[in-house]
Amino acid sequence: MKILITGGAGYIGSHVVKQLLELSSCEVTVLDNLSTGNKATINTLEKIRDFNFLQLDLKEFDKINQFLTEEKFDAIIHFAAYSIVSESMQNPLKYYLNNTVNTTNLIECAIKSGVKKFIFSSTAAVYGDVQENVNIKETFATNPINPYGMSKLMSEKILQDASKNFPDFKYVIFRYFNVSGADMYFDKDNLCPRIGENHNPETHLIPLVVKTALGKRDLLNIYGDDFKTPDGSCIRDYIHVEDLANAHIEAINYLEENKSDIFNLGYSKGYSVKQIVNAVKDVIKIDFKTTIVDRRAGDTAFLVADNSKVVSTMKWKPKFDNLELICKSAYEWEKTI
Ligand SMILES: NC(=O)c1ccc[n+]([C@@H]2O[C@H](COP(=O)([O-])OP(=O)(O)OC[C@H]3O[C@@H](n4cnc5c(N)ncnc54)[C@H](O)[C@@H]3O)[C@@H](O)[C@H]2O)c1
Ligand SMILES: O=c1ccn([C@@H]2O[C@H](COP(=O)(O)OP(=O)(O)O[C@H]3O[C@H](CO)[C@H](O)[C@H](O)[C@H]3O)[C@@H](O)[C@H]2O)c(=O)[nH]1
Repeated sequence: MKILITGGAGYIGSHVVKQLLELSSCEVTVLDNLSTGNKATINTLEKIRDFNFLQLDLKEFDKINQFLTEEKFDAIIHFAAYSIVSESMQNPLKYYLNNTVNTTNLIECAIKSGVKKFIFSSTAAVYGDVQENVNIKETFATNPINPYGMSKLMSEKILQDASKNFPDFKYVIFRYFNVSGADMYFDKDNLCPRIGENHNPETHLIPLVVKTALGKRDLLNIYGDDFKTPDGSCIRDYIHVEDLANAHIEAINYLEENKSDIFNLGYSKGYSVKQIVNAVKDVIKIDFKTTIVDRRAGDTAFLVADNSKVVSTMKWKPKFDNLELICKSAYEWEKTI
């Protein structure tokens, strides 16, 4: 099978590439413009086994069309996007152009070139503000409160419409909750992640907490402690990147026999920002400073998945549903960069 991974030099895409290289005999091609991804990640992955890497921007419509027509992929896993909520509030068109317009072109080229399976990275941000303390099901209303979430929801709709029109073109849409942790690679008994999260600037909570613990930052800002949650800080569902990546491998098999569908990817478990800070302190036994600052624009109080659909429908079994392991792997990775 020939698989194209867009955004495979990025955080999540690289973990899926790693698993495909290690667990399958698929011919893997990564397409990435390296805007937020890293060439060093590609170099690391090349040590596992050979694959093709093409540095290209999805906005190059003619080149994308020609490339897909020539290569005739069986499946596409589409990660390439911008994904910082606050940036999308300041520069919405940047998000609609990259996440929605470029995705629409990719879908069209995929269908024209005979791709049969398309796996799409969507987000819990499509749900918007939900009632607190209720785990979110895929059937809940979608009301994004930021352009990032809307850019992904629009892509979901476009993908669904395209597939209705071309029934041989099937999709899985995954709505990720908060992806975290790093490669669970062990050298003897030591956890030594080879790849992990490396954004510049970094905006995600867990890497920022471990950077602070390592003294790379002076203190950690907690964005608001006046939310309607037990300790006042926001609650999220943190899923280990290895488990999340593995669901994509399952999705390729799933689409052999099953129809297109949408699935949440989370653990159905929420932790507050303050609980994450304490978990990192407990795991790595280093104290550091935190300060409460104003809420961040676009943040919602509570985002926790109901993952019963993916668990009951796919052969997906999470292996790292453990906050300690998430924090430990993020910390071990952060020490290497
Ligand atoms: N990280 C999370 O917690 C999270 C949560 C929900 C959804 N997602 C989604 O998952 C996907 C991957 O997220 P990530 O955290 O790995 O992000 P990332 O920024 O690390 O990876 C995105 C990759 O896509 C590439 N890219 C972006 N625009 C491109 C373009 N026009 N052409 C070619 N390559 C392009 C970047 O260079 C990068 O390598 C994104 O679609 C994101 O919206 C992430
Ligand atoms: O320095 C920080 C960074 C984050 N936070 C808080 O930590 C929580 C998690 O924030 P992240 O930036 O790590 O993640 P988000 O929940 O904002 O967003 C992530 O998960 C979303 C879905 O839940 C989207 O998919 C999005 O793409 C992805 O970045 C939020 O309450 C945020 O306010 C802080 O308090 N301090």
